[in-house]
Amino acid sequence: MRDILRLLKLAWPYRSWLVAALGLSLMTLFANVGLLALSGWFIAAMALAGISGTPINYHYPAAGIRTLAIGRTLGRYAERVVSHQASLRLLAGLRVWIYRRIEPLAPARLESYASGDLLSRIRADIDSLDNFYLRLLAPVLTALCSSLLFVLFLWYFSSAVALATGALLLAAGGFLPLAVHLLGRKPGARVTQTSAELRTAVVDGLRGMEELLAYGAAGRQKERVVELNRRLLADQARLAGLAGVSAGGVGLCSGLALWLALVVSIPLVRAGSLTGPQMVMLALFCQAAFEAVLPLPPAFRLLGQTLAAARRIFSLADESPAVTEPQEPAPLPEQPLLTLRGVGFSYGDGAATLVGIDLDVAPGRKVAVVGTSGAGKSTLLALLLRFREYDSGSITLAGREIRAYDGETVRRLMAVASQQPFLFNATLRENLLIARPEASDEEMIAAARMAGIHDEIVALVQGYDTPAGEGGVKLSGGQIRRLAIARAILKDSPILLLDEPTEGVDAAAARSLLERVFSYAEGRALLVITHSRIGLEAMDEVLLMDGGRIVERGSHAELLARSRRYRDMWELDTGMPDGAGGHEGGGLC
Ligand SMILES: Nc1ncnc2c1ncn2[C@@H]1O[C@H](COP(=O)(O)OP(=O)(O)OP(=O)(O)O)[C@@H](O)[C@H]1O
Repeated sequence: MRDILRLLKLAWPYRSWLVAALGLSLMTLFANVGLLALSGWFIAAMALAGISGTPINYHYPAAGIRTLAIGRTLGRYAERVVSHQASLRLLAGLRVWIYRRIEPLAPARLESYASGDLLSRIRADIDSLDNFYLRLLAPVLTALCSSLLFVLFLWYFSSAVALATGALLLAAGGFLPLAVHLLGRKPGARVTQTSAELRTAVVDGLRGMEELLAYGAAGRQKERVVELNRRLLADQARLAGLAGVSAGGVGLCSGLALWLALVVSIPLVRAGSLTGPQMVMLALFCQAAFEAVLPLPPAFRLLGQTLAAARRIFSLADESPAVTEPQEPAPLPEQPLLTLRGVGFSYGDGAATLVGIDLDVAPGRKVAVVGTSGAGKSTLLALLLRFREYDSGSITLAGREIRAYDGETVRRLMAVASQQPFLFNATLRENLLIARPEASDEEMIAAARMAGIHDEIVALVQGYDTPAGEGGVKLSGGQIRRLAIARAILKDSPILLLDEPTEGVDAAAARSLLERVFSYAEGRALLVITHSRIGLEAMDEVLLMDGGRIVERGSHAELLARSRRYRDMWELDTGMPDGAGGHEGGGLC
């Protein structure tokens, strides 16, 4: 019930469209029922007049029939246009609403959703809410209003016919949909769930095709998809069976209503309290009245599925963002000075990921963070970017606690090339200009040159207009990384954050890349997370992290001289003592 109330609340801004659709739906229904009843009366009256030779004014009924026929056609058309407008506007509004809810959840809270599942919630689940508004809400209201009026109309002629029809309308429009809902609730919810799982399995299978083929697991993935498909079809077949039974049930009630109307009316005609044409009119009216409840059983059959979709949407929308934005955010500070003191963070599983982190990211200062895998380096970056909230200690920006600023303001000061940069399925130019859409071609090329990717781009047939492919599939790992660095440079922010900038780049190229980056970063704050030794000697400070703590800090030379652990790390990495390294990790510039 809570979900239904919430769905109604979401529809409130579109109430005028929904009321218009309801009005038109009622008008069409009345025209249709009226047409059948009046036609029945007219044919019977004409026949009797013909037999008895009594004159009859057929102009008015004929005009009435025409008016109702035209009214029915126009009403149906207008009702479809308006109700679909209402529903499409509502769904568009819901998409914007859910997007607004999802945006602050990225990236921290969305990690737990598979991309296929997320897509299902945003697209398919929202689409299926169409069932609620178009196929459930409007028909239920139409059925309620019209059934009441129909019974009152019948009551005028015969209370017994009115009661019998009312009872059958209640059975077809109340008990039958309820039974269908109860029987269809579980398979309906399963259809929503299984459809989402199926979409996720198909998306995963397609994206991970290379791994599946390499490990000979494609067959298993296929079996999983086939099994999900089988389960989906089985539940859909159950729901289709219910649809057939419910349509038959409404037909039965409508036939019974016609029969009962005749059974009750014939004695009334004999007694002279009803005329023959009135009896025909009542019988046809009773039968046609069931058009009002005809859409209800199929709508209630989909209710389980629709509510399951609504619950999936609400559970996503109700997620609280990892970072709460301030009510009155502080303005963009002039000095991009970040200071971390005693910062602690855990991912919520109890174990501390970062403990007592002290760090200064200041203009003109170059800091490197090195350490074992899983030491917490990328997590530190996520805290600086306001993607996650620190649990203890303080992070200040220009002397003010970073919580006083909204995330967007903080990120405006930072340009980041993350560990797993994402490229959109767009041209290389578009991917670069995401950082600064108004940048000129010269600025874009200058950034690409600095990142050492320009020559490779212009060597491509389409140059900067080359499509990157989905997720950058058409580029190598090293090219993606350098493109991400170019993008960060193009943003022209006072703080530059680079996570593993030289991974996938050969040692010589890595050295010249860092040289260019360092000269670009003159006067800016630079924080580099790296597993490579290249460029460390040029850093103002190197932090060695282990198990979420900074275990050593100082210049590269100081650390080499002082810290056995630091020395060991590079010797282990290169297999050689300092200065004798051969691969990218070894040998200082
Ligand atoms: N989203 C997450 N949820 C839970 N735990 C996480 C999450 N991301 C990272 N972790 C855990 O936090 C710890 C630190 O991870 P982080 O990615 O910051 O390490 P890192 O030093 O950057 O590692 P690497 O050098 O391999 O990139 C790891 O133990 C990791 O398993």
